Amino acid sequence: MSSIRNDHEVARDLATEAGQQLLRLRARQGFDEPEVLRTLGDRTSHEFLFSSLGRLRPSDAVLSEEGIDDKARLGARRVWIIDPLDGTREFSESGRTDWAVHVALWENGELVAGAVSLPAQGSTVSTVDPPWLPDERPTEQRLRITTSRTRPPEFVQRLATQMGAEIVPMGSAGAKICAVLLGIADIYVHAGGQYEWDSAAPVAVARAAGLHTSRIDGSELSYNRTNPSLPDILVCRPELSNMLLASIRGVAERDDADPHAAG
Ligand SMILES: Nc1ncnc2c1ncn2[C@@H]1O[C@H](COP(=O)(O)O)[C@@H](OP(=O)(O)O)[C@H]1O
Ligand SMILES: [Mg+2]
Repeated sequence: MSSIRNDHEVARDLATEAGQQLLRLRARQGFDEPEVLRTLGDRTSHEFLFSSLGRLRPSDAVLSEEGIDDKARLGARRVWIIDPLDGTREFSESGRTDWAVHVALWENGELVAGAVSLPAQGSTVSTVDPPWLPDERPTEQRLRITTSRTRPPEFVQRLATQMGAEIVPMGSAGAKICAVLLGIADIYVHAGGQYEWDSAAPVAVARAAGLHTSRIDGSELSYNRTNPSLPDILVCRPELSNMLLASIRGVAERDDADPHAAG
């Protein structure tokens, strides 16, 4: 294999290789001690990605969920934003395939490359060749909203009821955004807490594929900020974005007017 790889290929290859290491770790370790498996998974993948980026892209900064946040990144031109194991909880549960490895590159204010590997599903999506969005979705089909299986935003059930939509609970932000990319769901919505590494890589691929990506108030998702908190997100097929942003505003306003409306 050629050692000269562009940034898209580096993201794809590192996310894929880290995923292979995580699959081997899972097979070796088993599921009897989930907490040990989670800790080993986070650490193994972080160390592989951090050392590989140091070797392949020595001048670049790295922001990792599992690393020390070196604020030198704020003055850097290029920052790799990585989540070595997204969906850590699901990784430690036998039979689950909704966990991922995220590798993104931010350069001069923009996400410019990204890859999400879904090792237990045998696939990697990346900006090397972003997936083609499935054709216009059949209008008779119910909308499918994917959201956290363990921490869904409190308004999602009301949003789904209002739109006659089905909820598809799933672990990992990366796995959920891939579900939208691959036509398994139409919408991913989250609120209540998240960080830049949870969304940078899948958002890079989603944007390259033509999906809508924003905060739930419609404002831009921006990365490499002083505080890496990025607590809410909406990813959906582009033709749904205006309707969804209005609907989310509607259910949120009802919350403000009636604090007992939640749940
Ligand atoms: N309320 C919250 N506060 C902080 N992080 C949250 C969160 N809800 C979800 N996340 C993070 O977002 C990722 C996807 O969550 P979920 O599977 O619930 O959809 C997880 O990343 P990690 O698995 O990398 O920790 C999780 O930690
Ligand atoms: Mg994560």
